[in-house]
Formats: sequence, C-alpha cells, structure tokens
Amino acid sequence: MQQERCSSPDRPLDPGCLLECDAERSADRLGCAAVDFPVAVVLPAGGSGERMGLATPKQFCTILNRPLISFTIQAFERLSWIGTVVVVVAKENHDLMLNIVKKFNHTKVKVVHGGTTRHRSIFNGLRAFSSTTDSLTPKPKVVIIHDAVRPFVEEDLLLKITLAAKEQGASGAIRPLVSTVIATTSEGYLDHSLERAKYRASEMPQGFLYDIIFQAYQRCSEFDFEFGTECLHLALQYCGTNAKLIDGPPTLWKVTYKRDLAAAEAIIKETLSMSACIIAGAEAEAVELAKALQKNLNMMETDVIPCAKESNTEYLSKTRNFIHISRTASNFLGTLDMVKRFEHTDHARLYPVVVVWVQLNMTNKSVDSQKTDELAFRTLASEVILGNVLLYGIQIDHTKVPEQWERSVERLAQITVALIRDRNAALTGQLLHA
Ligand SMILES: Nc1ccn([C@@H]2O[C@H](COP(=O)(O)OP(=O)(O)OP(=O)(O)O)[C@@H](O)[C@H]2O)c(=O)n1
Ligand SMILES: O=C(CO)[C@H](O)[C@H](O)COP(=O)(O)O
Repeated sequence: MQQERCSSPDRPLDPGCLLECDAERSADRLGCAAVDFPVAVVLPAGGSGERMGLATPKQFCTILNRPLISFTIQAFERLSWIGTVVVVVAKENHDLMLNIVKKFNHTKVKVVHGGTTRHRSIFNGLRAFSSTTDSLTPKPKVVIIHDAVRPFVEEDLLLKITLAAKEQGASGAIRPLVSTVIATTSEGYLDHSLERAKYRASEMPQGFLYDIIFQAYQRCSEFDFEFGTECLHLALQYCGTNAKLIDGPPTLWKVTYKRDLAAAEAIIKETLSMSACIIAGAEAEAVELAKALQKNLNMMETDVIPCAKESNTEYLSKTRNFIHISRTASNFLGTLDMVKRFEHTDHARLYPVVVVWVQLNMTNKSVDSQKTDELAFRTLASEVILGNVLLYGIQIDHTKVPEQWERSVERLAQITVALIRDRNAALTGQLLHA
C-alpha cells in the first residue's frame, strides 16, 4: 500500500488507502474518550451523477456487489461515538435506499428526501434533527456533513474535524491543489492566475456546531441554494464563523467520473488483499508447502495456522483471505467445514471472503477421480458464493526435484495473489493448476 510521504503542503501525492485497520480501532477507543457530546452525520446522496454518465446515480453503483453509499455509511456507522447517520436521497430512490440499509444491516441510518441541489438536500438532512418529536434523531451538538460519494473517510480525521467544530463552530478538510486555478475572460482568454501555494481545495468531511449550520441554512439566499457549493462559506457569511481547516489525506477525493469508480474499486481490493491466513493442517508435506508459500507471498502479511476451528475468531476479524492446504486428494472437507462456518457469522456481509483451496497431489490422479473432484468443487463454489464467499481451487503436484518444486510453489503464489487481488466471481469453482 502506498503511504503518503512528507512533502511541501501545496503538492499532493498519490492516493493512499484505508479501510478499517488497527490504528482506526484504537482511534475509536480514543474517540469515545474525547467525544463526550452527541455527534450526528448528514450524508447528501440525492444527486443524479450527471458527470458519471451512467443510468444509475453513482452513490448506488456497486463495487464488489455493494453500493458505494454503503461503504460511506459504514465508515461512520462503525464508530461508537457517532449517533444517527441521516442519508438524504431523491424521493424516487427511497425504497432502493431502504433495501440497501436492510441488506447491509446498517443500524444507525435514517433516510430523508433530498432537494434539487446539494445545498437543498443538506438542509433537508439538517431539518431531520430539528423535529422535537422524533426520538430517533435527537439534536446533536456537532453535525458532520460528508458527501455520500467519498467512501474512504478515516476515523482520525473525523475526530479532528469533530473536536475542531465543537471548539470553533465549523471545521473542514482541505487538500493541496493539483492544478493552478485561473480566471478567464468572457472571450476565453486568461484574465489572471492565482498563486497556487496560497489556495487549497475544500473537501469533505466538514463539521459544525449544529445550531450554527442550521441557522446559516435558514438565513441563506435562493442564490446560495441554487449555485452554492461550500457549506463552510454559509457558516462564515451568515453566522460569522471562521472554519478551522484541517489537512486531509488524498483518499478523500470525490467519486465524480467513471474512472473514479474504478479507482475506488482498486483501493478497496488493494486494502482487502493485504493479509491472508494459511491453514495447513498437521501433515508434514502440507506444512512444508505452507511455509514455502508464505515465503513467496512476501508482499502480503500472512500467518500459518494448523486448524481453522480454534483460531477462527481471531482470524475472522484479521483477514478476509484464507488459503486452505489439504494433502488428501479429493478431500476438501476441511475447506467445506471452514466455508460453512462463514455462513453462520457476519464476516462476509460487507466484503467478499476469498477461500483458496490448495490441493497438494502426492500421486498422479486418475482422470476420472479428477473429474469428480472438479464437479463437487464447482457445486460447492456455486452454493457459497450466495453467502459472499469466493471459493477457488489450485492443484499442485508434489515433486522431489527441487527446481521443479520451487517453480510450482512460485506459480502457486502468483495465482493465489491474482485470485485474492482480483476477487473475480467468474473464476470461482475453477480448479487451476500451478
Ligand atoms: N440535489 C443533490 C445534488 C447532489 N447531492 C449529493 O451531493 C454529493 C456531491 O455532489 P456531486 O458530486 O456533484 O454529485 P451529483 O450531483 O450526483 O453529480 P453531478 O454533479 O455530476 O450530477 C453527492 O453525494 C450527491 O448525491 C444531493 O444530495 N442532492
Ligand atoms: O467539496 C465540496 C464542498 O467543499 C463539495 O463536495 C463540492 O463543492 C460539491 O460540489 P459539486 O456538487 O459541484 O461537485
């Protein structure tokens, strides 16, 4: 994964990536201690995604079978110090949104209807907290506003934004500008250009004392509602509140064009591929293969464990990739057992779990028994994919010739990495050969 390096503040670096990680989990513990006041979220998701050019609004486009909006909701919902998440959608997408909430078990969401512009939608979202009768949406001290189409918001930034909003009344994430901003004449000539180092791109999330931003929206003009693009500006103009600006990471960018969807998918896949658990059993040859494979999977963090059962709980929370090595030909009962266990947990609900069954052949198998294996394996794969488990198979023939064995293990590692990285549903149930 790419980490952001130290640089001059006016030059952005490549996008990095983050889903949930240990740092975030410990931030959540810090968050609970630091945020001892009610915090709620408004996610405007009422746009049509004109620039994306697809029939489906971008917030409902799917990545790994899950709508983009669900990733964004989850980024907030997983934090214990965040209360209600108000999602603002166009009226015609109300039922679609409720289905997403149900399918992905979002528990903090309240859905309200949007308006014809982003500012109108945000105002509708804020209004949900002004009703004194709705106990599901009590008025928060701080409200975070975040575009539904920026799925990679991290907890440490949310904490900074929230605490700064509580202290200063308003806060917002900023990024260095990628291009220089210029003003043009009506004839299409350069009028003047701005000194890039002095300016920043305003991103999301933004945080506000609820009373300030609600008042700003109540006071703002029709022109603001129709053409405005900046909530921080409303807080300044209508409530005199100068927002505290906080440097955000590059992953905050807004999914706007088709290529952004591909980039978001790549970030999610890359993050999901960072670790794997190799289950090797107790048989010497399988353990030997597990260790050799581990060496070849050096760009991934891997653990080798003897048995899925005992260590299941720990590894279920640590990784979404499992490599099961079984020595006995035609026997994938261990894999079956493990895969079935995913069905009883919630582990595969949000992200697909990959299980690679590595079949270590000690002897040459008859063509007939191979066919039986393949059929049974394919049937199992087509069943478990319904539970969001992607099951792949790779056969490797044992050999005592060292160079040949090394080449096979290398190929096994390459295929395994490709399957884990790509998470391609079309390849499940295939028995490949290393
Ligand atoms: N009437 C609107 C318009 C926009 N948004 C939301 O505001 C966020 C940022 O807006 P933008 O990227 O401009 O989204 P769209 O308006 O959908 O895209 P486009 O401008 O390309 O049509 C998105 O989550 C979008 O759904 C909204 O809630 N209500
Ligand atoms: O960055 C933002 C506010 O600071 C907004 O996401 C942005 O201004 C929305 O504009 P548009 O809907 O035209 O993309």
